[in-house]
Amino acid sequence: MLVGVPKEIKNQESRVGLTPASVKELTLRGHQVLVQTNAGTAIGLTDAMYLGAGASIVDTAKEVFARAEMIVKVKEPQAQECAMLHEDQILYTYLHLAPDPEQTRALMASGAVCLAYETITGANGGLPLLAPMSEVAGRMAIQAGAAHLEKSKGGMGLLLGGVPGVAPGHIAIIGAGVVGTNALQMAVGIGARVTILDKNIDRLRQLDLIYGNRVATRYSNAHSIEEAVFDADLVVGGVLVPGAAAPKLVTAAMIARMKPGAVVVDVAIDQGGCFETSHATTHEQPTYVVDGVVHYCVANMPGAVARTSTFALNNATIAHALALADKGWRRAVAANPHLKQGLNVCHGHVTYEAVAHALGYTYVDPDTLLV
Ligand SMILES: NC(=O)C1=CN([C@@H]2O[C@H](COP(=O)(O)OP(=O)(O)OC[C@H]3O[C@@H](n4cnc5c(N)ncnc54)[C@H](O)[C@@H]3O)[C@@H](O)[C@H]2O)C=CC1
Ligand SMILES: CC(=O)C(=O)O
Ligand SMILES: [Mg+2]
Repeated sequence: MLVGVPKEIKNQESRVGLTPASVKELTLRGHQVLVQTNAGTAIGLTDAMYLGAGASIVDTAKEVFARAEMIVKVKEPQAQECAMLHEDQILYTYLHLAPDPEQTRALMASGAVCLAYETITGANGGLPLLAPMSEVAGRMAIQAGAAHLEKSKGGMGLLLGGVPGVAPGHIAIIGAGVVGTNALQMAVGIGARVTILDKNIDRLRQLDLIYGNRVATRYSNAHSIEEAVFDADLVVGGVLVPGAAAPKLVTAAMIARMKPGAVVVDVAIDQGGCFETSHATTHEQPTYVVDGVVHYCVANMPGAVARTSTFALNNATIAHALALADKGWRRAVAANPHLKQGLNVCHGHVTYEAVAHALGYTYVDPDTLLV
């Protein structure tokens, strides 16, 4: 198969869909790979490394999109990229469609076969192609929050760990999945007081066994969220209902009653965000203030540590990339129910139920398109 890797064009995004090592896996199996020039240069993955792995380098994204049978990316395609997709071309990347009607419309219009990393399931449960970026974003959430609690960044001027004689700050983490538990690890490490909330009591039970009385676990409902949020200096939002728009668990009225200069980090922003007052921001302009509360809502947090993130992402994406290249999308998807869960848009139809529900499209069972 001819596989294409364009340079990412989202704001401050230097990750790249395939590393030279991943390219080598493909070329060793007889596939061809086209990489746009300088796709990885910003993170030290040079054109020479890609050539050494057996790729061809081309000058423009236009050429990559025109020639490749499968496009491997990181971020959801931007409007100009959607316009270059063509009928039956495979697009393998993050999509986050539920809160994004324009992108969904454009992907449907393209006729392409669009597989979303974030809805591919794993044999042991979970979302293994989302997990590595959630690990990165969860860990970053605490450092981003800590930085924005500083006076010069708009925060209340608080050191999360405190100092001898001064109490530490309070971090509330909503959602105890991959983002939440990675944020928790950093929050405990920094010396803050921590509350973590989830609806999944088994998850809270596991965390209780690990952290004991170092962390307060709370069953998540409107009451416990309110209590935690009003007392917190930093709130991290890491909830997910797979494929669906994030539930708005923290209302605008709750934000208005938070401490002045508190910070919220809405990691779930790529699914629309779990704070009612959230809207997506960029690494260039990461925050804005609502009712005295600093909002950090960067939709591609791992892009800031693009080198670490690219390697972590490739570890999780390469196996399905090889299957898609070896077998073509129909056979690869038919052979693997977990990969089938990634099919969000195919030949003009929405093939992922939560996306169809969120955006008012008729859901089409992917099995009907495999024949
Ligand atoms: N902004 C960014 O750059 C990034 C954003 N993300 C996003 O972060 C979000 C979380 O991802 P993961 O941690 O991997 O998901 P996950 O599935 O591992 O965890 C989500 C957790 O939310 C919990 N949850 C669901 N409804 C809840 C409620 N009402 N109250 C409390 N908890 C609730 C679930 O029980 C689960 O434990 C996703 O939207 C993901 O796309 C991930 C990576 C980067
Ligand atoms: C998961 C995601 O949206 C990201 O890594 O940017
Ligand atoms: Mg994102």
